[in-house]
Amino acid sequence: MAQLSSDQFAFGGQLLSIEDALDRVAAGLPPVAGTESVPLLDADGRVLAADIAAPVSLPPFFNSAVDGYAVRFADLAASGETRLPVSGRVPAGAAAGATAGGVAVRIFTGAPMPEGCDTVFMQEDVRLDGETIILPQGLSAGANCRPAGEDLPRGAQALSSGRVMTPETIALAAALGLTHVTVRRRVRVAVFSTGNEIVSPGTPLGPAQLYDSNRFTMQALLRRLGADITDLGILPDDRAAIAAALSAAAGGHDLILTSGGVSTGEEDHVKAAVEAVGSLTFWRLAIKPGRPVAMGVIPAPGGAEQAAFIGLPGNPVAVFVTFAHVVRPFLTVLAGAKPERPMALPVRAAFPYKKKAGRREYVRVALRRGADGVMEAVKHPRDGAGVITSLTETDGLVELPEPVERVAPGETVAFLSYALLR
Ligand SMILES: Nc1nc2c(c(=O)[nH]1)N[C@H]1C(S)=C(S)[C@@H](COP(=O)(O)OP(=O)(O)OC[C@H]3O[C@@H](n4cnc5c(N)ncnc54)[C@H](O)[C@@H]3O)O[C@H]1N2
Ligand code: MOO
Repeated sequence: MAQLSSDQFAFGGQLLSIEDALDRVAAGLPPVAGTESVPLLDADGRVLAADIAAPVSLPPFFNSAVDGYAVRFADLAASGETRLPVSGRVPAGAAAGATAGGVAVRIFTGAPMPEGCDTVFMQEDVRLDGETIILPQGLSAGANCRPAGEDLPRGAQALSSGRVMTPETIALAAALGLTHVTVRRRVRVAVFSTGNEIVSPGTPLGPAQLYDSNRFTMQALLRRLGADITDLGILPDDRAAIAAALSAAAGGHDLILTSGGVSTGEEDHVKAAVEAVGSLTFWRLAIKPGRPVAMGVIPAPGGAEQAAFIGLPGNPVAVFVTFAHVVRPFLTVLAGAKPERPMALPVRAAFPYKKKAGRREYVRVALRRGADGVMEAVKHPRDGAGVITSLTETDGLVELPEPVERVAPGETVAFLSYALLR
């Protein structure tokens, strides 16, 4: 399980910047240790546990990139057209043969280059005159063919440990002939919602109750990150019950993730519960929405294992935003991958905005093309941290750095698509 020290998060009562929080996490958090070999298709989203060197060259042999005629460049006239007799035909998958030069060989895309040939004319660019081909001038040596190993030579590093497998990296591994790759085991995450007012979808809704959306948000996001999830349901606003459940969940999990109950009210018991059974090390981040985010370490009964703890605030939009900016990078490190900041794109703000300096704010926006064709961001009309439709009706978040106090329409702002955050 995660070997976190409580000092790792130690911080006074001030707001902690997201970068400082993540630096602390990245500095002291060892990735999960176990590895397994998985079939290539099952590797999507998993983290490579070892470097992969190319066992074969890619492409494995010198071949034509087009359907056409293979020639020896030295046979081409220095100026004007060249006439060569056509001799031989090499379809893909056939043996290449060799020429002594002075001929053009009919060849097809992916077919091996005949020994002695080094250049290919596309069939659209030539004229046939009986058994003779007329080649235009101007093609450069080596045109339209692919040398062995031009993509990756045998023995070169193809993928490095820590790389998250994707359809692109799966394509590369398959092209190298691999059937399996070695990946780190999945991060085991226990998920709770908290709150006396929260009930699971599928149960009747009583007065003053609402359906649990956060446990679904968290799990849907965790699934995309390849976590092994245990859904532990909803905990009441009761310190002893929360403490007991957290302690029990610490065995067999790397991370315990909760929502709700981390704010300052006397009905917010998560913080105290963590302190009762483990250590709570920082809990206020300079981020909006989502300032109350608790982190800590919870030992399992017996003390041999421990789990990291992250308590997200209860408001559904805060859950989404803090997951993206805190849980996601944390899980990335725990899973053995390199944390990467999602790349924000510049867009034009189509809204005015005021904020307090000192916190990083994320504004929910929809994108549209302005009259001049430039992409612009339109702020959702409702910005309450509980308004879930403000997420479903927008495309992403505009990130306003800590020092910013106002945004005027027309200014360039940093846009983070939801696609990058989940
Ligand atoms: N006096 C203060 N009050 C609040 C502060 C503050 O600093 N001082 N912070 C506000 C902010 S910001 C947020 S965010 C919330 C976070 O508080 P908690 O983490 O303690 O969250 P709860 O009070 O439990 O719930 C907040 C809100 O979210 C709803 N909720 C909770 N869980 C779920 C769930 N699983 N699915 C759907 N909705 C959920 C809950 O009913 C509340 O409406 O505190 C502010 N208050
Ligand atoms: O975390 Mo609260 O949602 O900032 O509004």
